[in-house]
Amino acid sequence: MESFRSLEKNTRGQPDSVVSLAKWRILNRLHDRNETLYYRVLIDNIKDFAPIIYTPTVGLVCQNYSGLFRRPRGMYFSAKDKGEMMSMIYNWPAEQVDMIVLTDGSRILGLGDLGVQGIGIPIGKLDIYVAAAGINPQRILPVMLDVGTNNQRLLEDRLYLGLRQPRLEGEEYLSIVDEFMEAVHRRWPKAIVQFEDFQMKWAFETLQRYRKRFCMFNDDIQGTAGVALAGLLGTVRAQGRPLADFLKQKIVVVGAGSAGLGVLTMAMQAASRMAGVNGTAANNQFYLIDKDGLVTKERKNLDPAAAPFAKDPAGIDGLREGASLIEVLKKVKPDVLLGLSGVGGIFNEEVLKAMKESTSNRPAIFAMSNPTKNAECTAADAFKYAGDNIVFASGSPFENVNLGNGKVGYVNQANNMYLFPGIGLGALLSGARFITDGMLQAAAECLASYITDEDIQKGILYPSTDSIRHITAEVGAAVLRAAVAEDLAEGLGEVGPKELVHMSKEETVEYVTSNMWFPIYSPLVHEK
Ligand SMILES: NC(=O)c1ccc[n+]([C@@H]2O[C@H](COP(=O)([O-])OP(=O)(O)OC[C@H]3O[C@@H](n4cnc5c(N)ncnc54)[C@H](O)[C@@H]3O)[C@@H](O)[C@H]2O)c1
Ligand SMILES: O=C(O)C[C@H](O)C(=O)O
Ligand SMILES: [Mg+2]
Repeated sequence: MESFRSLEKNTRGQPDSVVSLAKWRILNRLHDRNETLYYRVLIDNIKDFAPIIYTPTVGLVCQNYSGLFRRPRGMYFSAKDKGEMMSMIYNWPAEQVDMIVLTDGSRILGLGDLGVQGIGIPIGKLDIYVAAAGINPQRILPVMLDVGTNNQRLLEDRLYLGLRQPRLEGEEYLSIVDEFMEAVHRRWPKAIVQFEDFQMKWAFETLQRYRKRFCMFNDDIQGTAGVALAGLLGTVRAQGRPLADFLKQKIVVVGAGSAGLGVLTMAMQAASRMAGVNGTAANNQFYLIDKDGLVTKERKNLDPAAAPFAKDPAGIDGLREGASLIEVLKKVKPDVLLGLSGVGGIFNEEVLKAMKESTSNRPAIFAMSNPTKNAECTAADAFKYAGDNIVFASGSPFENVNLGNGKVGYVNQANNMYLFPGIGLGALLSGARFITDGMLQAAAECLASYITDEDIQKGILYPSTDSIRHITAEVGAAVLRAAVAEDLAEGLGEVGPKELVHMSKEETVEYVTSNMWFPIYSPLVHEK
């Protein structure tokens, strides 16, 4: 900690990227040298260190990974390993693996295709698993599926560590993922596999393909959706309205990718439950915008996942297919503007000023794209142009904003780190064979109800990351109880389905907490 603090002092005035990478190096070296100490330092300083080992610095690390590389961490399966993956999996030295985070590097944060350099993301996500969910670090496995890259700069970089070929497509691609999933399942049938940062087409396709066969989930689609839904419900409370008024919220989502569509799908499911009607009847409150503008039924090659949110142009006065963001805002005057576009700065002054004209007494702006440079706007601009009384959240952390006269504009970090550790831990302890919508809904509801009315009124939607272990225990317990309620829990180890069924809510939280690993040095000499 001393070297970390003196680095902060000695690098004052240097570019942010230089300082951030230097901080990452200090932590990475500690990670390599002394795992127990690394995780203890991480847990004790999670608020300061999450932005280094996770978003946003991890983005910079991935962009420079081949140059920063000193020693391997995790496992790489390349297209050339086809036919060998089972033996490779059996070669992994740890007896048991509980959590795997898997990527193919095709959409790393909002930074695009980074090929094998994307391994930084599974490593960072699993560090959060250890810190937040207390997964034993000897039982985690970061995985890179190297199927090539379409990033020309990397293909020409002499330091690039991955296969120098264009990405595999179609059946060739799927056969690699199939082989990996089957090998993992054979050796560790109870391991949870988290799919992370896959480009949209493969994110949806693999989720569909595996979710009923393996205990897996897609964090960008499903974890993000739960965190956003908790924030949307919190916004209704922050407006001083009853939760049922969620149905009256007009929500504009910018970005129709894996994350944006995941959010809308879950929000629509929640609205339908509240209204007691089927999904399509509730869609008139949602507006979806992508790089070609407002998505309507007239859209050519409309993606099936976007179809439920496509507007009928005849039904929305004057808003045509492809209408721009600003046109939509001026017409709709929405309660919420939520960005998952990956495009930095698109919530510009004009857009934010249009949000000031919202019909809501407390409009909400969610600039959820990562890392910081890709955020749709900064916190300072949001409060400056959209007004002091907005609710604001971003995917990467920003400092709270000083609004003058002792007033503070609160910045929430709407990041899936609030949910994925609890989803993984709850699913693991439940021993369920797959992860259902009910388990994910329980996770989102748990997070939504975590915050007190007093905090909500200040515009605080999510608890501080300082309490990430406690939040994760609660979320994990909610997921576990949902699995029990759906009769899917088979239990883990000595705690079987019968024991789980008889646990009260409090006992479940206690059970989950007692299963969390904590970094302490094991005695070298056993005392009798
Ligand atoms: N905060 C979080 O927890 C969280 C979680 C997941 C993803 N994200 C972020 O969300 C972003 C998108 O992720 P994804 O997986 O959905 O990506 P994606 O590539 O699947 O989708 C991006 C979408 O944005 C749209 N888009 C691009 N340019 C646009 C523009 N100028 N105007 C409007 N729309 C535009 C595209 O048409 C596409 O629909 C990334 O930056 C990622 O880091 C954040
Ligand atoms: O990695 C993050 O910080 C969140 C999310 O999974 C993303 O892809 O941006
Ligand atoms: Mg992600």
